[in-house]
Amino acid sequence: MTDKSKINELDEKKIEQAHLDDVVEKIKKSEDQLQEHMNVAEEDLKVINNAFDDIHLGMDGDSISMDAALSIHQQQQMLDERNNSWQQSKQRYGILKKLEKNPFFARLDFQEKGEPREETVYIGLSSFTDKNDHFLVYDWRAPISSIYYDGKLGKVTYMTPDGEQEVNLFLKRQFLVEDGKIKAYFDTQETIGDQMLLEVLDGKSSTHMKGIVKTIQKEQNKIIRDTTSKLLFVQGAAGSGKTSAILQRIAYLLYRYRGTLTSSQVVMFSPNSLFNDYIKDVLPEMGEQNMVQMTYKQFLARRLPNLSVESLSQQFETVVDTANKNISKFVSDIEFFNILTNYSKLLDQSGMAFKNIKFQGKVFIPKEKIQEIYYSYGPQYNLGNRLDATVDRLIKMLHRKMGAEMRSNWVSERIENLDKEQLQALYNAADQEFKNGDEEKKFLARKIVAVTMQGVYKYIKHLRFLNVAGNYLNFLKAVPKIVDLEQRGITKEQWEEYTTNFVKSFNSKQISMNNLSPYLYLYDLVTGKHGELDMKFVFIDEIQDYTPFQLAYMKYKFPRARYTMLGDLNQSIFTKKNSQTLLSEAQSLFEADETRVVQLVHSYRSTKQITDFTKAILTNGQKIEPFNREGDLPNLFMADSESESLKQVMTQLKVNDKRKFTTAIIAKTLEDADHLHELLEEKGVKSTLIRSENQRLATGTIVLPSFLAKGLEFDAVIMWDASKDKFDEDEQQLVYTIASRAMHKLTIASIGELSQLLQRVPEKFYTREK
Ligand SMILES: Nc1ncnc2c1ncn2[C@@H]1O[C@H](COP(=O)(O)OP(=O)(O)OP(=O)(O)O)[C@@H](O)[C@H]1O
Repeated sequence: MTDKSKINELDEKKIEQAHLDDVVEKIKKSEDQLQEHMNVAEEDLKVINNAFDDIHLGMDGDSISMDAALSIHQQQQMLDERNNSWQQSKQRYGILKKLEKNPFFARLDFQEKGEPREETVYIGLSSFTDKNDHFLVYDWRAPISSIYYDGKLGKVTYMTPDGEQEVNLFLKRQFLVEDGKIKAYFDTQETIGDQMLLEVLDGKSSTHMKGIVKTIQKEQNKIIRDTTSKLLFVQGAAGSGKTSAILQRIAYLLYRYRGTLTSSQVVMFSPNSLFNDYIKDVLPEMGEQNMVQMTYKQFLARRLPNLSVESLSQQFETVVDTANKNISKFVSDIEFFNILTNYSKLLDQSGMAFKNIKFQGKVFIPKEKIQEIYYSYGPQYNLGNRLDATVDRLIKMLHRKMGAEMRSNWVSERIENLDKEQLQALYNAADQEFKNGDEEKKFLARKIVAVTMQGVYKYIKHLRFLNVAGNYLNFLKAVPKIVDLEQRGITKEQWEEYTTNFVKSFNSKQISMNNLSPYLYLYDLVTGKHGELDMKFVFIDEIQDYTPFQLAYMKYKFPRARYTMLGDLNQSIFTKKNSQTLLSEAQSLFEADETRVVQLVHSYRSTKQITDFTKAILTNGQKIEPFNREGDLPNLFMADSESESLKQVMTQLKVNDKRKFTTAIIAKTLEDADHLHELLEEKGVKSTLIRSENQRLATGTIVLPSFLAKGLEFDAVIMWDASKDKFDEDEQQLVYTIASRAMHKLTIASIGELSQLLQRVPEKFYTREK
């Protein structure tokens, strides 16, 4: 750089800083105004609340006058209005506080086609206008901001709600701002320059994920701003920013459809609750509310409070033999979904299973009678309204029964034995009057019968007389008659065993993941339950761990939503899929012209050395390109015994601590993690063991099992016990998932011979230490 250009740059920086200071000052003014506004609203709220109390005090006893009722209604409306306005101001205030520290991170100079003058815009976390509605900062999600992420210099286009717009872009500048001070700026030619990205990626990991607004990459921008696809399928290498991109996408959608889309109409399915906790700050930091977040299991299991569903660890540690594998494959395919859908149609004619309705321990309406009623409705009825009509009939029968019961002996006896207190409890009012004794007796009899029959009433209304498990079992038994199981590698006996196992676990109040979705799907079909029509966007992260059946079921549950599915086919640790089948199966649920597939191949999380290493683990993987960030070669510790290996791990922990790296030691199973944690404790080394997804990530060294490491990242990772035969040949993807969690340092610890899955990594990609 010549002296002259250096001086120019210094001047330029001063000018930009002066501009930034000016913007900050205006933001602060705006904050003051908002604060005043909030104070007034708070005062108003107090006044209205006091008035409320006065009205309540003015009411005599139970009665309430028309005037008072009206007044309460008006007060309530005012209260809601004020509250809303206060909430909005508070939210905006929060955003301004963030803008004040870092008002913008980019600048664009351009000329719109057909416009006489050049324009300069600044881009930040949120829009900010001055008194004259002049934009001082543009929201990163505004249409024009798109060219910051997308375009090169020169002629570029961007999408606006009215169509494509062309501009001539002269300057693209990025700022590194800290606490209101411009630390550096870069003028870039291409999309977001490497320099800025390098600065960001060199940073340390944390227990909570960070947003990436300043450095969104062109490919990621495509995902974020897609508004046309019904299915947006993103295949991305480990660390390519899939999760980051979807969180930005949610923020974008909430901005783009402000007023018609709320955060409760967006749901995200994530791999485990630990991960939910990890990402929970990203949206609020962008000034948006979090979407609905859950795991697929939570989504279903909440409907079966009395059954316990197989845990992640059980699911992960189940040994799968060939028979199990074939059955698992069969029951998780779309074909099985279709078989079940067709089977439900047969139930329209016959075969629906019911349970007896009992009263005081005796059968009151037998299941055969219910079945007769159910099938007495003609073919114009479908399963759902057939059931509704049956409920109506059963309730009528219940009413008739009530009439009969009122005259029965046990009721008369109960009335005679009522003491004063019990009587009072049954009357509507303390001084209730009756024409004569007969009327009083009738009244009491009705009350007593109603109370005792309450349970039966609920039983009917809540459809408990439907034998859901019986119906599902009948279905399982019918399967061999519907399809040729032999052709699918399943013998008659194996299927029978699968069926009996369902019954066995059901009787001990358990259900496997394989049975859970079909079980609930059948329930939905039989009860005619529609999906959640109001849900507009569904995001599914780590899609490779879902079965096609589960995807088809989700589509049924959220029929009107647009779907974004993200995953890495290299990381299928539960389904162990190794091909594109899932993608094609997911696509088969949507029209081809509504589907878009995006590939993210650059891995941003790890250094080039770590990515080269992890890439070599996969023999037949998806494309991965390392980002050019340099670091140490991964190191491999070979030990002859567990105690030696432990010592090596402790040495590495010391080195990592010195470099201020947070280390995660990842073991294959929960048992391994538990054991290692104990060993460390015995040696006086502090670490936190994460055993369940319901825990939170802690700072400092953590020890966790591989199936909980999904989606997370750490400065340093030590892979514990990567010894021979620890991992099977089909667990390549698991080993890859573990190793690819490391950002800056990867260490492999092996006892005895090294895992055959790692032996294939060329020696130039790591250093070996005894
Ligand atoms: N455009 C970007 N700018 C800055 N950082 C980025 C960008 N994209 C990704 N990153 C960083 O890369 C890391 C990995 O991102 P993320 O977790 O979103 O990837 P992923 O594809 O979901 O990974 P995995 O499938 O392995 O869980 C994160 O630290 C994220 O902040």
